[in-house]
Amino acid sequence: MGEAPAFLLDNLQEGDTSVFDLKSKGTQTATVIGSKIYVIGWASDEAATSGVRIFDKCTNQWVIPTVLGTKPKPFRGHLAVLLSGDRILVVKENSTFDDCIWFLEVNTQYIRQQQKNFETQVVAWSRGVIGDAEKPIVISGPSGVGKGTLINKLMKEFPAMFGFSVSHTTRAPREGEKNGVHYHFTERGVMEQDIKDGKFLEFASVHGNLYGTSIEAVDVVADAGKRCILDIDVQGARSVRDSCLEAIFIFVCPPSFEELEKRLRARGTETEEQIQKRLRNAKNELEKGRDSGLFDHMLVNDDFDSCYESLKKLSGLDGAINETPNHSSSEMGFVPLVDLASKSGEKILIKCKTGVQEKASQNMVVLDLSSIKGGAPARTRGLNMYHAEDSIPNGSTVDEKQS
Ligand SMILES: Nc1nc2c(ncn2[C@@H]2O[C@H](COP(=O)(O)OP(=O)(O)O)[C@@H](O)[C@H]2O)c(=O)[nH]1
Ligand SMILES: Nc1ncnc2c1ncn2[C@@H]1O[C@H](COP(=O)(O)OP(=O)(O)O)[C@@H](O)[C@H]1O
Repeated sequence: MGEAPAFLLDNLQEGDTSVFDLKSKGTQTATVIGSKIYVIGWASDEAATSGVRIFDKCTNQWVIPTVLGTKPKPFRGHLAVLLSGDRILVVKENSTFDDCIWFLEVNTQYIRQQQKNFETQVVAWSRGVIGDAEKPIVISGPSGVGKGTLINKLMKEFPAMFGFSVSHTTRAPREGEKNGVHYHFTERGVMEQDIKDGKFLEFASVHGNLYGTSIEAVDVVADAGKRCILDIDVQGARSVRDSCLEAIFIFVCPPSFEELEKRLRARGTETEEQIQKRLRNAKNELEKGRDSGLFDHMLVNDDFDSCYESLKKLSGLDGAINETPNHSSSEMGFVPLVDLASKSGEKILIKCKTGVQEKASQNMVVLDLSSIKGGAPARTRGLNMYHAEDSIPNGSTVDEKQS
């Protein structure tokens, strides 16, 4: 790859973002952070590339970074705005409303952690989501305690409200288990490679098999406007606690060890050897579950119906139940052709170059980043976006309103 175009080096200062055309089609942006220039975008013949490269002004070299997170499809034109030195906001031109906001993280805590694992420079994409989804629910407990039965009942009773995070596992399917529904049944080599590539939120070796929650598994549930339920072991729960995913943690205990053994045997899905292994692990899990301080709530699954009622209460389903999905996207539904009008603190005023409305202010949109949470490798949530005229009088700017 050649040297950076001279104007990049000569003209761009720390924090600058500029737009340029490297080839006749395909606009790219260059954002300067310290001694590095982050170039985002695809030229017309570069669709197969990741769309991110970095020019290091110290070494005068281009670096192709390792790109983590769910990547956007190659896009033409966009707006890039540097946010507090650790991520670049990208607003895609001519995009659908729910796909127009992206963040390229370049120096967040997640990136710094990943930098230790990879030998190249790391960046990560995170799609911006308008609004908040309710916190996911993590359910753990020993094998045979009744987690699956409780979750199935909840999902059956409230199908529009809850969605199951379908884990990956290297264990063989049981009779009646469907690939992609109960688990993504995966070869160990494939799963290990996906873990290396940063596709998993957490993973653990449980009863001799590998289990893991992919970032995608959680995101598809939240994108459908549903609350995500994860059935994972105690090690996985610990990893989720340490991740950027804010969740509620529930541990399910059996009324006694004997009853647990009885249920495991009565289920009839494991060999004697596997039952013994699960019972040995159960002792350890019960100790960790009770004493680690990891879990927000403990449920004893003695009488099934009363345990299920308690689970519903913990999930906010006591009293009047409104069985509607909590869709997070707004009703704006426009397709912006964007231009930056101004940036003020955590509010960004975006000018839509074309619009159906007559008044100029109706083509101005405010993107409010003051409540964002989450981030790469998953989605960035809590964005707020509204027509500027909904909040400011005609003719004034975001800056004026704030002062
Ligand atoms: N860490 C982690 N544990 C998982 C995941 N999926 C399932 N598990 C746990 O793996 C254990 C074994 O699951 P499974 O083989 O389905 O057996 P069962 O729990 O007896 O029905 C259970 O404790 C699950 O909670 C995952 O994605 N990550
Ligand atoms: N409260 C309960 N009382 C008696 N049996 C139960 C109860 N809860 C679940 N079971 C039964 O115990 C077995 C194990 O439950 P399951 O949901 O598969 O456990 P897990 O997913 O935690 O491994 C199943 O056969 C289920 O029908």
